[in-house]
Order: sequence, then structure tokens, then C-alpha cells
Amino acid sequence: MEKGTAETQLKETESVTRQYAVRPVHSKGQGLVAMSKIRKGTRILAEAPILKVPRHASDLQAVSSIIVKQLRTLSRDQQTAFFELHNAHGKRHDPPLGIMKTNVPPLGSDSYEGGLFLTASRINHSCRNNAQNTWNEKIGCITIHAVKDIEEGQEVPITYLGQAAPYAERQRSLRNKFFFDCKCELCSLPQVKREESDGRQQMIQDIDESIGSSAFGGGIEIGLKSVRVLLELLDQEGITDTSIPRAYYDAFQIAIAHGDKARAKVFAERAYAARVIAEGDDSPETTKLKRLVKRPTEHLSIALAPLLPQQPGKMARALISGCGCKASHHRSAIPTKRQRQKMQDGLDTRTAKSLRF
Ligand SMILES: C[S@@+](CC[C@H](N)C(=O)[O-])C[C@H]1O[C@@H](n2cnc3c(N)ncnc32)[C@H](O)[C@@H]1O
Repeated sequence: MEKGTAETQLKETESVTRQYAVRPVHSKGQGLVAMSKIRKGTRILAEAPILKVPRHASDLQAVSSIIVKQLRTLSRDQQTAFFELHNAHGKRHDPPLGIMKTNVPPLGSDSYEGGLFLTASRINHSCRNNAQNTWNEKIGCITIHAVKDIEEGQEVPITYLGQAAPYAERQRSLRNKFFFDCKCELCSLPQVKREESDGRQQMIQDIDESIGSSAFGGGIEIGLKSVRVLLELLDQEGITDTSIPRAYYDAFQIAIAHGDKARAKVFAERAYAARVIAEGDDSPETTKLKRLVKRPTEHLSIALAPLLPQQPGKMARALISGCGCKASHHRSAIPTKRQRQKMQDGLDTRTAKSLRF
């Protein structure tokens, strides 16, 4: 290797100043790799989309035309970089459409638009991700934040999935939606370890889905206990992404809906702090949480306080005693997670459910 040439010197300077580089990663094609230690909470990347497409259009011909039209407006370098991106769709579509379908995340969880990012497109998936992707509407960029300390040379993956799930379910989703067999650290565990993890992943999923009914139907202590169990399981599974601020936000809603302003404030503070780590202090979600820290009673759920039971119901007692079944009594009581989210003051606690369009 010719040490000292301008090109090598440039590469060496880059590796000192940049936190990451796009490099080949074992059995996953290219990926983002840390070039120095990256501390938890660091913004690794903020990138604007070079192309935008409608997400739910059924007329693929029309979508292709939109892509081709926008491609013509890009520089030659950008066009070259675009055509070098991974295409998981083979010959099913024309290359521009296949590349877009492989690489375009939605611009916000409920957005009708997706965007293409030249660097963020190189970020692989891991079911034990150490980074979080977020569409930050305020700055018009996708941001990638370290949600764990990342060592030099480690890969920087995000999750393409919306929630925890056992191995088989994760593999199925990734194959159906993204056309690959996941080779991440969690999916590569020996069977015994994987089965232990599966038990926890299933419990996380169950609590996440039933937390609305347990929280609102069963009284504040039951609700907060289910959040505590959820946080312990997330910790055991090494999940440190936006699942954490979401859990604290659940706790906040439970507390405020039961009129407990003091604890609501504490949970709002924790949700805020955890969201700053995953998204930075300039994201719209973080800004909304900051407001709630100052004025917790601005949340609409405060209106529920007089309507909620003070004693645990049957479903809640089952949760406390850990009946562990999947029967409807865990799911059917008053507001479900979805219903609660509709009741919210527009606070979107989730990032994009599914990364690609
Ligand atoms: C958006 S691209 C990510 C960057 C891509 N590796 C590249 O070389 O450009 C998604 C593709 O990366 C690969 N990939 C991502 N995460 C993976 C994983 N956990 N296991 C195996 N392949 C993965 C799959 O081929 C997938 O279709």
C-alpha cells in the first residue's frame, strides 16, 4: 500500500475526523462501521433525502416515472451512488424502483412520503441494534443516534422492525418485508440462549400490547408495575432504543390519567431524557416532551382521572399474579394502545413502524 500519497492521507484524515465509514460487513454486504468510539447519545449522522416518493401508491409505473424524473435532477456523482445502492428486488422491478423499494424509509411514522438517503441506506438491520433512526421533520433530515456506547470497528445497525418479537417471527417479517434472512448477533445466538431471549421478547410484545388495558382498567399501581416489568425485560434484552422513552411515556400517561401529577412529572422527565439520547434535543417529539415536563397537566389524559377505577380489576389482578396467558382479558379492557394514541395530543411516541416502504 502506498503510504503517504494524497489519497491515503485523505483517507487517514477522514477516519480520524469521521465517526463512521461505509465498509463491507460479514454476510450483509456493506454497512456503517464506527471509526472511533462513539458514546451513547451521540448524533452519528443527519442526512437530507435526495429523492422523495409517495409510499402507498398502487400505480408502480407512476412511481417509477416520479423516480426517473427526480434522478435526472441529481448530480452525476449522486446518480452513480444511487445506482450502486443495494437492490433486494432483483428483476422484479426496474432498477430505480427496486433500489427505492429496498432503501426508502417513511419520512415519519404516518407519512405518505418516503425518502432516499445515500449514506443511511447503507445501514443494516440488527435485532439488537445499537443505533436509532428517526425522521426529524424540524431539520428535514434522518438522524442516526448511538443508543449504546459503540466501540471502534463495531458495526452500527438500526432496527428495521417496529417491535420486539421472538426469533421465528422476526425472521418471517424480515423475509416478507425486506427479502433477507437476518444474520444479526441476536439471531445468531446458540439455540438455548435464543430460546431464553425468545421468552423475554414474547413477554415484551405481550406487555407492550396489553399495557393500555392493564394501565387504564386496573389502577395506577398495576399500570406502573407493568411498565416496570417492561423496562426490566428491555434491559435484559439489551434494548436501548426508543422503546425506553415509549415505556416512560406510557408510565407518564398512566400517572397523569390517574391524577398523580408528581409521578407524571418524573416520568415525563425520564421519557424526555431517554428521547434526547435516541433523537437529540431538536426532534419534534423531544420538544413536545419538554413541554410536558414543564406542564404535565396539558396532556389530555388528565381528563380521564375521574373515570378510572381505583381498585385493580380481574384483568389487572391476573397481570400482577402473572397468569401469563394470551386470553382476551389482557387485551379487551377499555382503551387499547391504539385508542390511547388517538386520544393523545398529537404526540407521536413511535418512530417509523417499518423502515422501508
Ligand atoms: C438497506 S440495505 C443495507 C445496506 C446493504 N447491506 C448494502 O450493501 O447496501 C438492506 C440490505 O442489507 C442486507 N442486510 C441488512 N441487514 C441484514 C442482516 N441483519 N442480516 C443479513 N443481511 C442484512 C440485506 O441484503 C438487505 O436487503
